[in-house]
Amino acid sequence: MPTHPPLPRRQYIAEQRARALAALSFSGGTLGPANKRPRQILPPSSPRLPSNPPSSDRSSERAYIARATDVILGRYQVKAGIGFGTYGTVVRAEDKITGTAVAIKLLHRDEDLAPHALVEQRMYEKLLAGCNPRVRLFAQVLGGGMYDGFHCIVFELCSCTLFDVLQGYSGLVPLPARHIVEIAYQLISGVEYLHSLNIAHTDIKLDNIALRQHDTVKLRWLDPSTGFQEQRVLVKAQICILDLGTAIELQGRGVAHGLIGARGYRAPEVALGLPWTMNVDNFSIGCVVSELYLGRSLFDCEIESEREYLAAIDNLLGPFPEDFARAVERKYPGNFEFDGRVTVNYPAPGAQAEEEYADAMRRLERVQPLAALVHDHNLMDLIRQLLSLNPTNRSALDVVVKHKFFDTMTRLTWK
Ligand SMILES: Nc1ncnc2c1ncn2[C@@H]1O[C@H](COP(=O)(O)OP(=O)(O)OP(=O)(O)O)[C@@H](O)[C@H]1O
Repeated sequence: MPTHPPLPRRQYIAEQRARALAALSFSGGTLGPANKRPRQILPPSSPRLPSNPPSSDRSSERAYIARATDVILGRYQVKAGIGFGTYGTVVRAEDKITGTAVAIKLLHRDEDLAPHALVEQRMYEKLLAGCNPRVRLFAQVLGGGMYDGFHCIVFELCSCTLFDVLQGYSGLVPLPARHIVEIAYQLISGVEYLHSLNIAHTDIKLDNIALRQHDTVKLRWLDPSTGFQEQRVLVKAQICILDLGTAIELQGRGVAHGLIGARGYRAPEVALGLPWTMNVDNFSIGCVVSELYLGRSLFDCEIESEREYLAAIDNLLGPFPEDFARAVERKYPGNFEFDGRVTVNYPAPGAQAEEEYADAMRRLERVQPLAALVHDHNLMDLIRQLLSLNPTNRSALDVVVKHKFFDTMTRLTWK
């Protein structure tokens, strides 16, 4: 028996809303200073993938394991492993001809993954052919080839990812508000450039956005209770968008089908199994920007199903607009309930064994409406435009990039 029986869904939604409203009225119901934001750095025991291949992949020799003796493509001396993903292992290497450091992605030995390497290189070529300085917002592809049965792609070496920064792995202080503005602007500009070429990135998330440089300055101050404290602050927040391997060039009316992206950044129409357009990236950008502000993930990484994810989206950003929900119901009945307020039907009525849902219900209870957490009025407006639950109401990125949230920023160039 679960220690806390699951609350009926409607009851906990009502409770949550009441708690959120109480929080808002406590702070005067208005907007606090932008720099007063809650910070919650997740512990290093996060369940995300480490930079070394898991043993299951190693034993089958499916994944490349970095060895200091390896020279890839006859010129890149392997120095260290830096990343591991669904598609490949990423290593840091030194170009023996130029002496520069590079990052090399070695795709897992799997015939199905071969097209991934080609897509990544082809998409980057399209960006280059567009002759736009915004190509600098993407990690430069320097070459590619085969090494010991692994497809390799050679990239410029970027610094740590925004995931590392938020987790505290990078040794940096959490990003100051000024850097969040700059990062959001670059991210929106970069993805808008992709969209202008009819390409959807489809996998925007913290792990796929790296800092181009990691130049820092040391800050030292006296804390009366703990003595001298020291932390490093980024000098410049210049980003590099990674992983064009799952980018898709949209044809015709620009509509596509199928499951894409990572749960936690996935737009609701994708989770509902509906056709989607390139503005799925806008939703993912909205998640990234919110996470940078909150200093933590928007969604619990333990979420088990698309339906639970939709219920979490409902708690965070809901309610879903009624016209959208009714249109979905006509096509795929059973997703929504209409009882004064539109709610995601989770768990489905008549679901067996309520205790099976106890963990999920507790996870859902912890989700607070985003509007109660974001105390910067301009930022909340920007996020609302990006995270609109009805995709047809989601603002295009060429509009979002002109949002007043960016007015404080000196325009950046990427020449
Ligand atoms: N150019 C680069 N410079 C520095 N680090 C990089 C670079 N490219 C990738 N990485 C690191 O390697 C990790 C995995 O890379 P990437 O996302 O391209 O692989 P993937 O197999 O497609 O992963 P995913 O599971 O996200 O689809 C990144 O999160 C990042 O930490």
